[in-house]
Amino acid sequence: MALMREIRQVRWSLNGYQSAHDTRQPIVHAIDLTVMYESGPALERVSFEIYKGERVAVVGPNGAGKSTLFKVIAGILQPTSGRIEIYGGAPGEHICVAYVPQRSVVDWRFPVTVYDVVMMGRVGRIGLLRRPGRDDHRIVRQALERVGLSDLASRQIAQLSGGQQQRMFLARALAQEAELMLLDEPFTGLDLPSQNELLALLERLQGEGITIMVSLHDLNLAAQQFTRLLLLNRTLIALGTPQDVLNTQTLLAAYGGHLHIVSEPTGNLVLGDTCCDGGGHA
Ligand SMILES: Nc1ncnc2c1ncn2[C@@H]1O[C@H](COP(=O)(O)OP(=O)(O)OP(=O)(O)O)[C@@H](O)[C@H]1O
Repeated sequence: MALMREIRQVRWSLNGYQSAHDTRQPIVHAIDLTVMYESGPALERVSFEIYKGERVAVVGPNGAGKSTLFKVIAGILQPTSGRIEIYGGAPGEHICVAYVPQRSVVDWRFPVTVYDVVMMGRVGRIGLLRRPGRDDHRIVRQALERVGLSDLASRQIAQLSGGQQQRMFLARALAQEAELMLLDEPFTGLDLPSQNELLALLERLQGEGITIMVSLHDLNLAAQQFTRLLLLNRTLIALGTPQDVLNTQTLLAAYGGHLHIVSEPTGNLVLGDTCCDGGGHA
């Protein structure tokens, strides 16, 4: 009897697991999401769906709510109303979601090594009070190898370049075994080779089935390197392919006068975001 009960239970949880990972079910489903800070609304009635394996750029002017959106998806911040479902459940319920903050909000003088930071990705699995086991060390070494940082494992984080800092955070997300990665402005301050290195790495991770959402300001980069764009300015302005999203109407709705739009003879739009002076909503 007990054995039958156990078999039924295992079968039930397997069914639960399969339906939670149904490819037709969105990995991220935002439903009427509103976030109010004391200063006012950062997000208002935002709804959208993102599917497994997508690489989505979240774009919009300063203060559009991009970081706020990532924090809600990661479960760090509770929405004022509406909700986020990750495979139909609460953030963290079915899969691990990794949030990589902007590099500017990290105290890089903190005396830790690259290895230590990547090991922090294991804390959710091993708990704060237990020591990492052999498997945890193996996973951390593999994560460092996948981002090409094995040689810098014992280096202090203060001694990394911008591109290396970003790859270290990706290694931490890999050590977390995250299936959804939210990267907040990872390209800011990177030179072109580092940008390209990071793009190649994101493409590889996407090829492995990891879903990636990246916030960024460079609309040309977003259009060239991402399959779908989510254009935000407190409300959702548009979501779709770069061709669908980047048109004069949507860009004016998001950026107002903070954007140079030049129409080339080819019909392409050349975009320049002049918003990075702390401007606000259109
Ligand atoms: N903790 C907070 N308390 C109060 N207001 C906040 C807080 N965090 C963000 N805001 C405000 O909410 C709005 C959205 O901020 P958010 O950082 O999400 O935008 P963003 O699109 O990521 O901006 P940026 O591109 O400049 O990083 C802004 O007006 C910001 O000032």
